[in-house]
Formats: sequence, C-alpha cells, structure tokens
Amino acid sequence: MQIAKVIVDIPAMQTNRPFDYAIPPAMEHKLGKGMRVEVPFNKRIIQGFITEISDHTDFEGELKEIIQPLDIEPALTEELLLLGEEMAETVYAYRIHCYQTMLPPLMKAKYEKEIEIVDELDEGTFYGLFQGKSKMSWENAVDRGILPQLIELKRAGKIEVNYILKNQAKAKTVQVYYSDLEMDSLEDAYRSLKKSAKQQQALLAAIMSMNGTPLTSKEYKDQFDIGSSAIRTGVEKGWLKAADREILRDPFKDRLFQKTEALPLSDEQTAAFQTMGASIREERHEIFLLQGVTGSGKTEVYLQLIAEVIKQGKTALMLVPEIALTPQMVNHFKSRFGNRVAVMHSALSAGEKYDEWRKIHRGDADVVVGARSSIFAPVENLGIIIMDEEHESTYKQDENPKYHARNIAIWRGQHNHCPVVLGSATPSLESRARAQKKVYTLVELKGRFNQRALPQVEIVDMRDEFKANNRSSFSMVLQEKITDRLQKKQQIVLMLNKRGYSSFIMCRDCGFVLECPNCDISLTLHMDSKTMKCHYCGHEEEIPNTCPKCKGHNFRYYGTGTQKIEEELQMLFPDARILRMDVDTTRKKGGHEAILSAFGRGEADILLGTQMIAKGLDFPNITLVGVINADTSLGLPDFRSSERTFQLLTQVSGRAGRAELSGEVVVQSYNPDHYAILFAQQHNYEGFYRTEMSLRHKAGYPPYFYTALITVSNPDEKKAQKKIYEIHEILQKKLEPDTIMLGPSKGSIARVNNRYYFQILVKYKQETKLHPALKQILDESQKENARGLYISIDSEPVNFF
Ligand SMILES: Nc1ncnc2c1ncn2[C@@H]1O[C@H](COP(=O)(O)OP(=O)(O)OP(=O)(O)O)[C@@H](O)[C@H]1O
Ligand SMILES: [Zn+2]
Ligand SMILES: [Zn+2]
Repeated sequence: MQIAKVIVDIPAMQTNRPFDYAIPPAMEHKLGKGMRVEVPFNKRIIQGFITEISDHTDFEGELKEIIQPLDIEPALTEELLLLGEEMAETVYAYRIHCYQTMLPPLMKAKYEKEIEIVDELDEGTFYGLFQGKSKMSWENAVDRGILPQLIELKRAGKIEVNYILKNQAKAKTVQVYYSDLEMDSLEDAYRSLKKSAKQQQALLAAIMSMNGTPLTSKEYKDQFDIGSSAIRTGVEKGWLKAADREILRDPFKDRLFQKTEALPLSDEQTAAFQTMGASIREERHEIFLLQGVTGSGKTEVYLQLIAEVIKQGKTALMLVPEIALTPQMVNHFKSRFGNRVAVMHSALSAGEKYDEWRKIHRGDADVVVGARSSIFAPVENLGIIIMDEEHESTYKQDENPKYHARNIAIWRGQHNHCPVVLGSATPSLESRARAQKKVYTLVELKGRFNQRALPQVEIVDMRDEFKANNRSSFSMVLQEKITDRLQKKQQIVLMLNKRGYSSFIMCRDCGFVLECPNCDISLTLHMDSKTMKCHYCGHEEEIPNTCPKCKGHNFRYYGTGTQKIEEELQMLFPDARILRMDVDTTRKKGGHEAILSAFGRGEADILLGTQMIAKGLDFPNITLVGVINADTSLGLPDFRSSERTFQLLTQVSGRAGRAELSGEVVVQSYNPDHYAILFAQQHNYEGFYRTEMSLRHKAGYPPYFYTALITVSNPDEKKAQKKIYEIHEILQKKLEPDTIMLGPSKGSIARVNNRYYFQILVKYKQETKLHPALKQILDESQKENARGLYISIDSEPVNFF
C-alpha cells in the first residue's frame, strides 16, 4: 500500500505536521509530492498538500484514504515543499499557510476547473476519455473516476487545467481555422481550381503545409498573406473548420518589444559583472550587495548577469518592488529576453497571474520578473536571484506568513547553489552591516554611468519662508527653478512625502475630528469617491456636512493632499501641464503605467506625486526634482524613520540629470539640520551609515539587536491586556539576561476593527530559548484562539505603525 503524508488545511499547532493517508489503489503511483488532495479529517473533508509518498507508516490504527486529488500535477515543486517547511519555523507560521501563499490566488480559492486538450490525443483517448470534445469539466472527470488517466496525460503534456472564473473576464478565445481533410482530397481540390484563383491556391498550399495546425486569420495573413475572404471560401468549401482557441492572457501581448543587445559596459560595470559572474559560472552560492549610486547602471549589469545564466541553460528570478515594476522596467527584460520572460505583479488579474504562473510551471520562462510574492515562483534550475531596491520595506509581508523576500531569496540561492544579488543605491542598514562583516560581498558602482554628475541638492528652510510671509507650499527658490525649467522645456518631478501622513477633516468650531467607529484612528479623506475611509478596517462613510458634535458647518481639510498641491501649482503656473500620481489617480488598472508613459512621451511638464514616483524612473529630460516636505517621515514612531527619509530623498533626487542634461534638487524642510537630510544632500551614504549605526548601537536596535514583535488582540480589552502580561511573565523567566523587552504596551493603534491590541517588542543578541518559548506560547494559546484571542509573532518587524 502506498502512503501519502499530507499537510492539512487546519491552521493549528497540533496539525502543523504531516498526517498519513492511504492512497486508493486506483491512484497508486499516480499521486505525487506537491499535489493537493481532499482528505477526511475529524468527520470533515478538507484540503491538504502531499509532502511525501512512502510505503511505511508509524500510525497504528487503520489509515483513512485520500478522497481525491485536486490537481493532476504537482502544484508545488520539491524545493518549495522544503522551503515551506523551513519557512514555517522561522516566521512563526503554519506550514499550510506557507504553502498556500506560494500559489497564485486563483488556485487558492474554490473555482470550477476544466480540463482541456492541448496536444494531439490518440483516437481511443479522444473519443473514450474526452467523449470527442476538446474540454471536460473537472466534476465530470471525478464522477467518471478517470483522474488517474488524466494524471498520465498531464505528465505527457497533452492536457492542461483551467480555472473558470465566474463574472470575470472569461478565458479569452480567438477563432482559429484548421483542416481535417486528408492530403489526397486537398490535392484534388487544388487541381480542380481555376488557374486564376490565386488566393485559393495559396490557401490550399498553406493548408497542406500546415498539416492540420490551426491558425488564426491574422496568422494566415502574416505567414501566408492570405486574406479573410479566402478563408471564408475555404470554410464554405469544407477545406477549413473554425474553432475557438484559448489564448493565454498575456498582458504585454499588444506591445512590441524592440530586441536590445547587451551594451558595452563601463569599467566599473565590467568589474561588478565579473565579480558576480564568477559565482554563476562556478555554480556557487554567494550573496552580493551591489551598492550603486542612482543612475550608475545597475539594470544593465542585471541584464548581463541574467544573459550569462540563460547561456548556461538556467533560469533567473528578478525581484523589484511593486511600485518600481513599471513598463520601463518590464521593457528592459522583455526586450532583451523576448517572450521567455514571465511577469508577475499585483495589477494583473487573477487569470493573468495564473497564466504567468502556468508558463513558469511548464518551464516556458527563463526569466521571472516580479514583486514580492514571485520569490515563490516555481522556477526550476535557478542560476541567479536578483533583488533590486533591496532596502524596500514592501519586501516584507505584513500579513501571515510574515516573511521577508530577502530571506527567502537567500534560502533559494543556497538551495540552488547560485548567487543572490541585492541591489540598491541606499542599502538597508542590515544588509550593509552584513557586507561590512563580509557575510555578503560588497560590490560597488561609485559613479553614475558616463561619469555624469549626481545632482546638486539645495535645502530650503521652510520656517524662513513662513517668516518671509510666503504661505505657499512652494518656496521662492523652488518657484524660480520651476519657471526656469518650464521655459527651457525640461521636465520636473515634484514629490509630496505622504509617508505616515493622511488627510483628515476637523471642525473649526469645536475641534472635532472624525474617527473610525471601529478603530482608534481618524478617517482619511478621499476626494475621488467623496468619502471618508478607514485605512485599517475599510469602514467608509460620507463626508459630513455638519459637525456631529457641535452641529457647526465649518470644516477644515487637513493634510496637504496631492490634489490640493496640484491646484496650488496650477494657480502658480497656469500654463504648466501637470500629471498627478497618487493612490487616487493610479487605482485603476494600468493607471500608474499610463501616467508614467505619458510623462515619458513628454505630454506633461511636471509630474507631481507621492513617494511612488521616487523609484526607477529613468527619463533623460528631468532636470529638476522638488521635495515639497521632507520631514513628514521623520516624526514617525519608528526607529527606521531616519533611514527611510534618507533613502527616500536619495532615491527621488536620483531621478534628476540622468542623461546629458544635468540635474538639480530642491528639498523643502522644517528640519533642515537633520542628519538624514544633510547626508542625502551630500549623497553621502557612508556618512549616514556610520551615524545611524552608532545611534542604533546606543539605542539597542537592529542591526545590533534582533527583534521580535509579539502582538495580542481580543475584542475584550481586559482579556487582551491580561494575556500580554502573562506572556511577559513567561518570557521574563526564560530569556537571557541581556535580552530586552519593551512593553507590554498598547498597539500603536490601540483598537483596530473593534479588536484591542497590545504588544511586546523583544530585542535580543543571542537567544536560544526565545524560539521554543514563543512556539510554546503559540501552542498553548490554541484553545483561547477560538474565544477571540489572537497571538501573532513578527520576527524582524518592519512596520511599527
Ligand atoms: N553600459 C551602458 N551603456 C549605455 N548606457 C548605459 C549603460 N549602463 C547604464 N546606462 C544608462 O544609464 C542610465 C542609468 O542606468 P540605470 O537606470 O540602470 O541606473 P540604476 O543604477 O538602476 O539607478 P537607480 O538606482 O536610480 O534606478 C540609464 O539611462 C541607462 O540606459
Ligand atoms: Zn464641531
Ligand atoms: Zn476602522
């Protein structure tokens, strides 16, 4: 008897290990590791992942049988199975959650499935199994008990599984034409044609050369120059039959990619390429920190490293932050590597994501370019993993499983014996410190490509502006420079720093601020939908006309939103063409991309936006960057706020003067003497690094200490509070003396969605007991979970508010 070990979909400590199930005789040697199955568990039917096939069990009683497979091929590769197992340990998550996170969303939900023939079947199978049709529903296959045969067909690459989305854009199909006539009859038809029927002759010749392969009318046109009227005739005469063909929803299919060739590298680029290329050739795992100033040409180095990997017959994983996944970025890869590039990001529809995933899964992609979650792409035979803008906090997932893509990248790099390249102009302190300690190899690009200068940065003290009676959001200096660039027809980027900053309304008469009824936080004003929204629980209500407290009518709108700045800017520069980029203008699919390409085509003079414009833009005509408010991100209750500010200012400054024209930056600030701002002005990463490191050292923060954040929540405030004190007491007894616990304290937002939050931050240097202690706490809280208590542990948290 064959046994399958299955991780079941019950997120609990007791079930966080594989359970043994008997494989029914009909499924023997058909099921494999990584497939999802339905199994009985405590009188319920639940899903699970097979992690091992064995002929041995330690279970004493009678094994239950697997009910049925949910896949006809493994959903997870062996590498991912192993990764999930180890990842669960380090991020305090359940294995089942780790596995589910690795799959595209379409596969996590319960959708209807169908099985489609994608390659020729023998007649017996076609008529017997598929009843003469090209598709069958999954239920039909289950009812008829033919999944074992289908698994075989899948292994042979003859069929595919599609997920059927209701109410969503259905799988797109195109009309195709094929011939099922024998060669003899085609030749007869050819001979019977009149000499003058040139198009029909051409069509028949084409059909004969195609050997039954279906083509769209466009393909007939492109390949044989045969028009649609000839095809219609072909159908009428019975030479051709029409059918639907599903096309993969390739979001970039309508775009033409001009093939690019490797550019000759600069000396610095060459040196970097060679250092990192060596570990590709030697199939050696090594972690590189590629620290290259803005505009130093990191992208070209990435491209050539990937080309090297492909030359070796291996694959590459290229991670970029969601927001930097611009068409510009995608173009670089598609243009160099053609359609063997798969792209994954959140703007894709569920169907598109599944198609890209399938392409990777089938082995049709040599390069995967994507945001955080694509670190789980089922690529095999990895030859390199590159993580651009490695300092970005979006690489850390805030929800369970709370993984950091950098750690996953390093795990996969080790597993595949390949290099991991962490690239940034402003590396995270953690990474830079590891490079200092030679854990990572530091590779530097110190100058911009072509020895272009980094831009001059001027800091404007906004307190002086106020004293000089300038009430505008724009300092005099910035206004002058904007005027100058508008005259010269050069482009301008203006950034409004909205990190940790939101718009709210306050009653001018009584000071009332509209708050969320479920959370202890003020509601944010959204002008596009004309509503007040809670960013934590999604609560939404209308903008009030009268103050709920004093019935007054005078509201003041706080938080200089981009929209308000835009109006002010337009008043100052009536003729300027302004593009605004913020959450409101980019919410629509492709909005982000449409704005950037319009700006790239020169359809606007000024691009005004939030920090989403700070990254990745590479436009030659930008010669002025203005930061309207540099300080908002400084005041946040987060020990990384200086680091974030420094990174943001450096990144956004880096958009200026990247080509022939030199660039200038104006930074407006109420804290012009803050070291984060001054070091950014001087393009002095080293100075910032040293200063910040000594502050972190004094305060006992990463990278000198590791951190873990324990959060407890409960709809009942007392119960949550009691629990956090219990945990505090347990830990106090167990942990090393030099470990520091901050708290218990209220969550930075004490109540979210009617749950009360309390937390403890543990800072430690070396701690062998913390991990088992925390696991035990999670374990013992199992029963309480049912009563509304949640405990969550975030190892190395990145967001504190
Ligand atoms: N070898 C090369 N030959 C010609 N042009 C190059 C070469 N390398 C880089 N460039 C050009 O230099 C500019 C800056 O390069 P790139 O966008 O890769 O910088 P980067 O290091 O990614 O900077 P950032 O961190 O600001 O995004 C681009 O316009 C790019 O086309
Ligand atoms: Zn009021
Ligand atoms: Zn809320």
